Amino acid sequence: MTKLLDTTPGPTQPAPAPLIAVDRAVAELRRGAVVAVRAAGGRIAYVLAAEAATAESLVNLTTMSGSKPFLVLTGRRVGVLGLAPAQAGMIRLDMAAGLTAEAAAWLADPVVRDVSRPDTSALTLTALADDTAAAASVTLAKVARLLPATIVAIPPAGALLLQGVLVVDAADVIDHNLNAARTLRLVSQARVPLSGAENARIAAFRPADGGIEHLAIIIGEPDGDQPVLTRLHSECFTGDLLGSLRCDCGDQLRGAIAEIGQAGSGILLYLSQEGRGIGLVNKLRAYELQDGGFDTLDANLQLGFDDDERIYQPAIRMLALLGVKQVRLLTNNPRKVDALAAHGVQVTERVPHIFASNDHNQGYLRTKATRSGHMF
Ligand SMILES: Nc1nc2c(ncn2[C@@H]2O[C@H](COP(=O)(O)OP(=O)(O)OP(=O)(O)O)[C@@H](O)[C@H]2O)c(=O)[nH]1
Ligand SMILES: [Zn+2]
Repeated sequence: MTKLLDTTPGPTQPAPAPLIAVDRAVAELRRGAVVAVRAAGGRIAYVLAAEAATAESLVNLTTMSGSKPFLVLTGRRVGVLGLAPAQAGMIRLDMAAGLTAEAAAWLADPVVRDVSRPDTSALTLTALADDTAAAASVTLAKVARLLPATIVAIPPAGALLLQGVLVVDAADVIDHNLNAARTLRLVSQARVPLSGAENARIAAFRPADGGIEHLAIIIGEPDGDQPVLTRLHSECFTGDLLGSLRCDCGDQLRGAIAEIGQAGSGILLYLSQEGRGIGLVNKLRAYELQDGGFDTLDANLQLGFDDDERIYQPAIRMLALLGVKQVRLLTNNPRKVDALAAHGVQVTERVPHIFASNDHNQGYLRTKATRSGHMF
């Protein structure tokens, strides 16, 4: 029998510069400041998060760049606005009369109420190559858990970079989530007896970018030579903590702990990927859209996101650090099975993880079954 996680926390490794740069840019963007995104050729784009822009910050952006700001939205958002067919990638929207903060808010945010519809006939749309600074700026907004929409201004060629503006490389933004997952390391673990699984430990894995830890709940003494009963659980503040009836997460979390406890051993990975990776604030926006009639997948698309923005590298990395090579996976989601298999973790069995529905989550569960391929 190979005992899992038979290691002590290692020394802190210095964070690689690209991770630090993106983390700092995220903080700037979230508080409404301008950051500079640099494309491979060296061209800079000055960027504001659309949801944090004000009339004042737009004027500031125009002055800094000496050029006219434009909006960048995802191809999905442009599709739901009916401005062009839905498509992958990012779209630049130029407004003939000049972009205003109100127009940006209306175009970027389907939940915004207090601004009137701008004249969309005056918009020019251009698809952006993925490696451009403008396209990468939307990925940066996603990393910041903001709406996937930015306001961008590109200074004339040869203009000097303004002092005091934080610069981040587009390639580092695009690779950020994968890079951060690669740096996860065990930082602490402790025994935490849980109701239904008294013999439990919680281990925390921290990425080097300063981001939030992912957790592993290790129950009993799983044998690394055998398939380990495993659950990948994405964080759901509303369901896990508050007992929200809109989803099945709370039941699934406590149900998995009880089932693993009864089986004697196994692991629950508690992944900080709230709202299928869009973050809590955007999930609340998605809920508001669902109250207006959209289902859980279309609400994501209305906001400009993909239906599921999660990546599985954090889970893969944690399983590797824990010493798990084979799993019996507690899930109804075929994407989880495929993702683990694609990254070399053998799923010897899928164990269904179904709980009774209630009046509030029936539609949500039906959509998962009919549109996401969940096996209920
Ligand atoms: N964007 C969005 N996220 C939601 C919604 N309802 C629940 N979530 C999130 O969806 C995630 C659910 O994740 P999981 O428990 O891993 O569930 P799953 O992907 O359906 O797969 P299994 O439960 O394993 O079958 C959590 O991060 C929730 O916060 C919603 O309406 N919109
Ligand atoms: Zn939930």
